[in-house]
Amino acid sequence: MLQLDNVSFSFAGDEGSDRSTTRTLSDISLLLEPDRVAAVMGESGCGKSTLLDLIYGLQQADHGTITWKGEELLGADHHLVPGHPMMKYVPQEFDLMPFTTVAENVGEHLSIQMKGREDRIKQLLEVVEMSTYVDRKVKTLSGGQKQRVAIAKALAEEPKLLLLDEPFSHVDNFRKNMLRRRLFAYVKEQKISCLIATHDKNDVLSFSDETIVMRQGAIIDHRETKSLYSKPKTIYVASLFDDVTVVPAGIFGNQEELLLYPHRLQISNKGYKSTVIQSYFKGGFYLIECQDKDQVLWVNHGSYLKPGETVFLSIR
Ligand SMILES: Nc1ncnc2c1ncn2[C@@H]1O[C@H](COP(=O)(O)OP(=O)(O)OP(=O)(O)O)[C@@H](O)[C@H]1O
Repeated sequence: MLQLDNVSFSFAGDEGSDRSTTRTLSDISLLLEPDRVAAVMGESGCGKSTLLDLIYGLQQADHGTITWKGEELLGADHHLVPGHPMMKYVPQEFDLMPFTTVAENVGEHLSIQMKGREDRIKQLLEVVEMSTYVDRKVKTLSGGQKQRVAIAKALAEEPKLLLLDEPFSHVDNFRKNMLRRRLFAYVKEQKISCLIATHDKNDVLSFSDETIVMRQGAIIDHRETKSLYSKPKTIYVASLFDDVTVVPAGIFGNQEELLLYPHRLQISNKGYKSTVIQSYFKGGFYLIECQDKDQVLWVNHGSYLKPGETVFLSIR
């Protein structure tokens, strides 16, 4: 179990010695139960990577404690080499040895005498779909391929806690879905706890048991993913997943303000009258932007609608 208690952190000011007055992370407390996958979401600059850096020991907290199964994980002031044997981190700028092969990178920390070493490397390269590149020098790989090697390398030593920072940001869409399915299946099978900083709702909705939302260095919500997605408390949280219509009380006979994703509204023969502003092709449907005075509404619809057209909206 990973536990953070009242952790705060500020980067040192430009002058060097004094800590800046603005906190990068303030009063972070969280609990991650064993074998759980938790996503950390939030706008750019809210502190997601810094949080992972702190947990891994790349930075030193100003206040608070970080523990794993009750044992304190000490920060950067206490060791030269960050990390802990049970924990692996794949940061955004992953660290590989460019002039050695994919297999050598994945097996870098595995003992040469280890029984089944080759099989282990092979198995991990299958998880990240890099088996055919086993003997390729890392410097000849694309960014997405390197990212997959970095993930395999992190898994090699059987971590109990895996920290991933935007793990699929360099991977093309074609592979991303398969890679996500394989990686999270492996993580669950091996009972690895996982904390993943991401902007991508696809990492969150299908694969994260729980979601932590950060804003300006603080955690503003932390719940089971399904609950957080379907009952967002603020427009900030809802907007991390999709376009969102803020529906004031009364518009659809609702007693209080509602936050609705586009799939919750429909175009019908009667309802709230508004005008089409724009239709955006989304593949299997169109996202229609509608407006009535100051009220903007987002609705999914099966076909293109012309700007200026009058439509009536109701809740599905
Ligand atoms: N080395 C540093 N020195 C000073 N400030 C930093 C440093 N690294 C990050 N910051 C600042 O700390 C804040 C948090 O940065 P962080 O990288 O943790 O955000 P993030 O949520 O991971 O962003 P993104 O989603 O864009 O990766 C930002 O305001 C950033 O500018």
